[in-house]
Amino acid sequence: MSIKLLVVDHHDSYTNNILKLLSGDVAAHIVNHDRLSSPRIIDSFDAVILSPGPGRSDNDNDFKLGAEIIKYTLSVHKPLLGICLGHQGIATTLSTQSQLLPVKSIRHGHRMRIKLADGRLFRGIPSDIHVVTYNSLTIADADNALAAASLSVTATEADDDTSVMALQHAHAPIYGLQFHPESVQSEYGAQIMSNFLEVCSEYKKDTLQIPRELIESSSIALQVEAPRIRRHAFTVTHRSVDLPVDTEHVFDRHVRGSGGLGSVWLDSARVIKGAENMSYLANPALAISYRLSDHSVTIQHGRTSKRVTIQLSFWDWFDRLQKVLESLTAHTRSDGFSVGWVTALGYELGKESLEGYSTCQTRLDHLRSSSAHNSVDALLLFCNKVLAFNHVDQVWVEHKLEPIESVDCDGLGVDEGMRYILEHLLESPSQSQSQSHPPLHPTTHTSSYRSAHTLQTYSRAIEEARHQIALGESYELCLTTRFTADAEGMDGDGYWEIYKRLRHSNPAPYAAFMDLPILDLAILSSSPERFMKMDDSGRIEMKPIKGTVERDGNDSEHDKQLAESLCSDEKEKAENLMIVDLIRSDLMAFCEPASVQVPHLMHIESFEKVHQLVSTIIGKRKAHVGVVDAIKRSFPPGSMTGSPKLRSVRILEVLEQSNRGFYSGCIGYIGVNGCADLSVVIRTIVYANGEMHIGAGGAITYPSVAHKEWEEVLTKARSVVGTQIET
Ligand SMILES: C=C(O[C@@H]1C=C(C(=O)O)C=C[C@H]1O)C(=O)O
Ligand SMILES: NC(=O)CC[C@H](N)C(=O)O
Repeated sequence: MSIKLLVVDHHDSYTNNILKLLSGDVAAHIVNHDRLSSPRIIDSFDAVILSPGPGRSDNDNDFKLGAEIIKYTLSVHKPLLGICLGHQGIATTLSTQSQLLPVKSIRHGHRMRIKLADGRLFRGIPSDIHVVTYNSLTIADADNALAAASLSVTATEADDDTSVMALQHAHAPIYGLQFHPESVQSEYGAQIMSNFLEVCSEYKKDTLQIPRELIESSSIALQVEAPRIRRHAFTVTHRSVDLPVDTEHVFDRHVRGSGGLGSVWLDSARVIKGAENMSYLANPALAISYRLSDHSVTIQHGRTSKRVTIQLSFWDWFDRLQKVLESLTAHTRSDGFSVGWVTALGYELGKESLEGYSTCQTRLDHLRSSSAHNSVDALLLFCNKVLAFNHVDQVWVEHKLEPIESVDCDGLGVDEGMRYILEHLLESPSQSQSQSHPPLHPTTHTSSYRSAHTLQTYSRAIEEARHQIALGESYELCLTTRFTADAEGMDGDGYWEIYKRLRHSNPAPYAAFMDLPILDLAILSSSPERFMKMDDSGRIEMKPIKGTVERDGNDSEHDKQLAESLCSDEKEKAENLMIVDLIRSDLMAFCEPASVQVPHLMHIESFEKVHQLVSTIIGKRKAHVGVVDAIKRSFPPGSMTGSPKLRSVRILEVLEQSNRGFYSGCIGYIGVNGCADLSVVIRTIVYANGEMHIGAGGAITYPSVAHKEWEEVLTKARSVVGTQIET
C-alpha cells in the first residue's frame, strides 16, 4: 500500500530535491507551510517531512505550524523527519531548554565529514560520510537538555563530538538531520530516505482522504488544459538563402534599419562547444510591452497601438497566448528557433512568478515614487520572418510564418488583447522614417558610467548581506549594483556602433542586440550565461554560472593557474553548489523526476575577460507543462537571486533599493514550435530614457570579503565598457 507523505515546505529552494531521493510506492505532496492552518492535516497522511528553510525554528513567522505539527505527530505516533530548519524545530519544540546558537564557522554549501552513531535512519551506511550543510544556526545541547526531552544525538561532525548533526526520539519515530541529504553532493541521501520510508511502512495506519484544497495548493504542477484547436491557421516555411557568412554585415545591410518597430539579433558572437551556435536576425512584426505597475499590455503594430489591462498574471496570460499559438501552427519537427517570440523578461517579473511573494510596505512606497514605475517589465516581440545562421555549417535559412486559413478566435479562450495579436501576426509594419536614413556620423558619445556605490557604501551592503546570512535568513545573496551614463541624443546608429565594439571586445555565446525605437529602448548584451534551453520534446538544459575570476591575458601560464585556482576554490565551489541544488529543485517542480540530472558539475568556461565556473543541469518537462510555465517556475534565474530564492529576493530588495529592470532577467527566443533558448541578462547595456545602464554584482556568502567582491563587480562592469567606469 502506498505511503502518503506530506512534505511541508518552508519556502526553501531545495525542498523538491527530496522527491529525488524517494523510491518505491510513495505519494508525496509538497505544500507551503503558510498554506496550512492546522496540524490535524497529518490525519490524512502516513508521515511528514519538515523541510529546510530560512529563518529560525523558534520564530513563529518562520515555523509556527511546523512546531504544532511536531507536537501533534508525537501525540499520534506518526513518523516525522525534520531537515535542517525542521531538525532544529524538533529540538526547539520538544525541548524548551535547547537553544539555537550560531555555528562556529558559517559555510553554506560546504561539504563536511560527519560521524554516524547507531541511528535508525543510518542502517546500512558507513559510519563516516560526506554531507552538505546550509545552516548558520545549530542546536546547542546544554545541560543534557536533549536527553531530558528523549532526544538522542545520532551524528556529529567528524572532528567535533559536541556538535549535533542528527537527532532521534527515544519512543517515537521522529528524526532530525542538520545536513541536507537532498544535496547533489551529499552521500547516502537516498539510503537515508529509504530507511525513513521503511519506518513509515512499519507505522502505517489508516489515513483519511487528502483534502482537495491541499492537492490543489501543492507546489507541484497541475494539469492545465491546452486549448483544443480544430484547424491549423498557420504553417512555417523554411528556405535556404544565399547570404555572406559575416552575420554582422548581414544584420547591418538587411535587417537593421528595416521594419517599423526595430530590429533584433540573437548573436552567437562566440562559438563554443555545447552552445546552440545559431544566430537569429529579425524585424519584429508586433511588439508587446507589459508593465507590472498597472498590469497593462501595450501591443504595437506599425503606427497603431492598443493598450489593454490583463486580468491574469503576465505569466499566465503569456502562457495562454503561447499555447494558442503553438496549437494554431502546423509543425514539422525542428530544433531551435524558427518563428515566434524574441523576448526580454525583466527581473521584477519575479513578483508574479515566485510563489508566496508579497512585497514589504517600505519597498512599495519607494517604487511608487521612483521613475521605475513607468518602465517596461517584459517585452514580447513577435517575429514572423527570421533569418537563421548556423555557425557550424555556415548556412543561412529563412523561416516564415504563412497563413493556411484565417484565425477563428471563438472557443480559444483568448481575451481582447490576444485576439488583436492573433489577427495581426502576419502583417509586417511599414518602415519607419527615422530608421531608413542613417546619419553619416552616429552619436556614440556617452558620459562615463557613474557607479551607484563606492567601495564604502557597497561594503556596507555586503556587511548587511553577511549579517542576514549569519541570522539564518539566507544562505547566499546575489547582491548587485548599477552604473549609469548619460546618452542624450543617442540613436539606433549610436547603439549599433557600441554593440559592434562590444561583440568584438567581449564576444559571448548568448550575445544579443535589440533596437526598439518605438519604445525608445535598446539592449546590448554580451551574456556568457545560459538560463534555459528547451527543445521541442521538452528537454531542458540550464547552465548557471557562479564563480568568477579576472583573466590575466589570454593563455599565459598565470592565466591557466587562475582557472585552476577557481576550480579548487572552496568558497566559489560552495556558491556554485548552492545554485545547482536550487535549480535542481526548480526543475523537480515540473520535470519528470528521473530526468533531472547534473551531467557537469563546476566546469571552467573562459571568456575574453573572465574565467567562470559553470554547471549544467538537465531535465524533461512533464507533458502538460508549457514552455512559458517552465520559464515562470524557474524565474528569476537562481544565479541572480541567491538561495533560498524567495527570502533572498526580499532581502535584496531592501539592500539594493532600486529595480534591476532587464538586468538579471532573461533574453532569448520562444518559438511557436515550443523551443526556447534564453540567456541570463548580465554583462549587458540597457538604454532607456536617455541613459545607458549596466548592472553588475556577485554572490555574497558569509566568507565574502568586501573589497574582493567590489573588485569582482568592477571586473564584470569593465568587461562591458572597459575603462569608462567611474567609481
Ligand atoms: C551578477 C552577475 O553575475 C552573476 C554572478 C556570478 C558570480 O557570482 O560569480 C557569475 C555569473 C552571474 O550569475 C553579473 O555579471 O553582474
Ligand atoms: N537550511 C536550513 O534549513 C537553514 C536553517 C536555519 N535558517 C539556519 O540557517 O540554520
